[in-house]
Amino acid sequence: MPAFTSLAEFAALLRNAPAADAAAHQAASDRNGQLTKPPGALGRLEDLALWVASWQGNGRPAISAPQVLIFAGNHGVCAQGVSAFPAEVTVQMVANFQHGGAAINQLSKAFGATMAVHALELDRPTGDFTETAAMTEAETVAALQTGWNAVDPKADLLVVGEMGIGNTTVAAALAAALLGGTGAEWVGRGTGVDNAGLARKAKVVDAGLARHGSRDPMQVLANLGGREIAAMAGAMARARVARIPLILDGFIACSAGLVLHAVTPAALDHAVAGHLSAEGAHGRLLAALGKEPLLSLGLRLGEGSGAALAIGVVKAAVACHSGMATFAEAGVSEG
Ligand SMILES: O=C(O)c1ccc[n+]([C@@H]2O[C@H](COP(=O)([O-])O)[C@@H](O)[C@H]2O)c1
Ligand SMILES: Cc1cc2nc[nH]c2cc1C
Repeated sequence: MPAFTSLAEFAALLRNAPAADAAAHQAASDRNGQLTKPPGALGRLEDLALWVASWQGNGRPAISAPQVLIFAGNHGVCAQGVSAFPAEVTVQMVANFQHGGAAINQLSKAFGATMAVHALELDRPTGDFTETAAMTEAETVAALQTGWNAVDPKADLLVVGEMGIGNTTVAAALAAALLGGTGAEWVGRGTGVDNAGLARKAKVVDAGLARHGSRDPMQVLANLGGREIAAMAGAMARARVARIPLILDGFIACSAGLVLHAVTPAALDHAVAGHLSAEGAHGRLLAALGKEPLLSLGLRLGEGSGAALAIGVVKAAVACHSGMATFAEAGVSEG
């Protein structure tokens, strides 16, 4: 039996997702206060450890099974000349992920995460949203299910990333539809379009907004689409329901998160922002989600790379929290 068979059922699952474990948060907070350091001296690492504790339901949490999931999709809107790269790069990069040759393969390995790539009907791009709906409801549900089913329920930290030539235009359209503003306010250079390409992207987004009037979040996802974006939303939602902490990646991953956030703001309570992408509007998108990025390294790669780097930060926070001695254990005088 699938967990959901319609967009409405998916949204209901999200609205009914369990809260974090308040007792585990309290236990972790109590322990944090006893560790051999001045209060607050580990800064955001302390918040991160308490956040992991509350979602894992464990006052002394561990990260031993981080999972990285990459979803790939192709976009009808590429016909409008919105990317610096041809659409066939999507399937070529999927092969590269499968052979271990992409940045995310190395980053996953560096931080001890399992990594898998799921390609979503790459030979059947979505509809061009300037002319038609990107996806039907059934196609959107199928993509959401791919993401939902890809999550390992035993994972103790999740990173969700993507590959999809043209998808910065799709992400910009989702952001504009759900947060307001014109195409020009949300588009960026993506893989590196020139000024003419940037202007084309803005026009394409405006045309999509004009064609598709619905502002219902799940309908916006279907209309403006992206199978890999829907799959990311499905995986993020599964993590929320299973109380697995999530690290958000760049502009496109956050646009998937935005759809969930627009259904109910608590949908991203289990998430931290891994990094600030160089894609221009990512900062504004993160602000709308109420998330402060952990890293800012000028990345604009996608494929979960910025979030995978942040696994290291989260692991470090948990290692300090769960492994440090207390003042009593170490015989260190308290202030
Ligand atoms: O994650 C980001 O913020 C990000 C910013 C710029 C580009 N990307 C990646 O580049 C591709 C989309 O760029 P484009 O120019 O084809 O729209 C897609 O495969 C993304 O993973 C990703
Ligand atoms: C080569 C290449 C690799 C990528 N990884 C994520 N998006 C990408 C876009 C391109 C063009």
